Amino acid sequence: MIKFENVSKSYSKGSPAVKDVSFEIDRGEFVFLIGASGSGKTTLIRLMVREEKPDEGTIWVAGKNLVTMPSWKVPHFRRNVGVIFQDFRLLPNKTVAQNVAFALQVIGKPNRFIATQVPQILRLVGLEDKMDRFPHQLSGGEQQRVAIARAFVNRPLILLADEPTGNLDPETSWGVMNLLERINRTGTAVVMATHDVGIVDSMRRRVIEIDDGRLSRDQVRGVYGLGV
Ligand SMILES: Nc1ncnc2c1ncn2[C@@H]1O[C@H](COP(=O)(O)OP(=O)(O)OP(=O)(O)O)[C@@H](O)[C@H]1O
Repeated sequence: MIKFENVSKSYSKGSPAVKDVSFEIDRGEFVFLIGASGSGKTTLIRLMVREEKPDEGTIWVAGKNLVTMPSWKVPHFRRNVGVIFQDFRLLPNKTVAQNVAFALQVIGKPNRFIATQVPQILRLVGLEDKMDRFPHQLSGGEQQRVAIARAFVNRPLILLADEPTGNLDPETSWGVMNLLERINRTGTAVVMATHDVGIVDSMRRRVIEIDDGRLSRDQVRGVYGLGV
């Protein structure tokens, strides 16, 4: 589903952000991406959606070689991949329902389909009674659940989450994690960059650790620290 082969990436200034990284993530896996601030987690996620191209190596995502993919094919490829961020990134002037509907409108889905899918996905994330609110009328946890609904409404093969609980308190974070787990159980691979020790240690999923751009650990049912 996702395959990195000897991938390196430098930004214009500074030392490489990602150095000779190789790993493979299968369909339906749940993977935590951990590492110190600045270790390269966000860069890996950006490489997975062709927001960046590597300087060296090969990247395969959903059966496509992202290195050789022409730019005009990138939007269509991205339909396979939902992305959520620490800061939610909802459209402030659209309601909850409109934010989710927009994700389907831009890929040309018919209105009839949108009208059935949006309430269904908002029920899944527990926000069916708040579909007419605007983002500023929601708590942080609710905003993140809208962002998840928007990322998942198209049923992507892969969901990438860059510190999705970074702005949330522990209890709200667990609500978001339960949702990501449920989405994962539908067969969608979830890759989540996080600094949250408690979440990683209690969920015991695969852990890929990045240390100064290099893959330093790839552990099945891993924990945050190595103290076991
Ligand atoms: N657009 C950019 N231009 C130049 N350097 C960048 C850019 N984005 C990231 N970097 C550098 O690349 C390295 C990796 O950054 P990245 O954001 O991938 O780390 P991270 O592990 O996601 O960090 P954090 O946990 O703080 O979000 C850092 O040294 C960072 O300064």
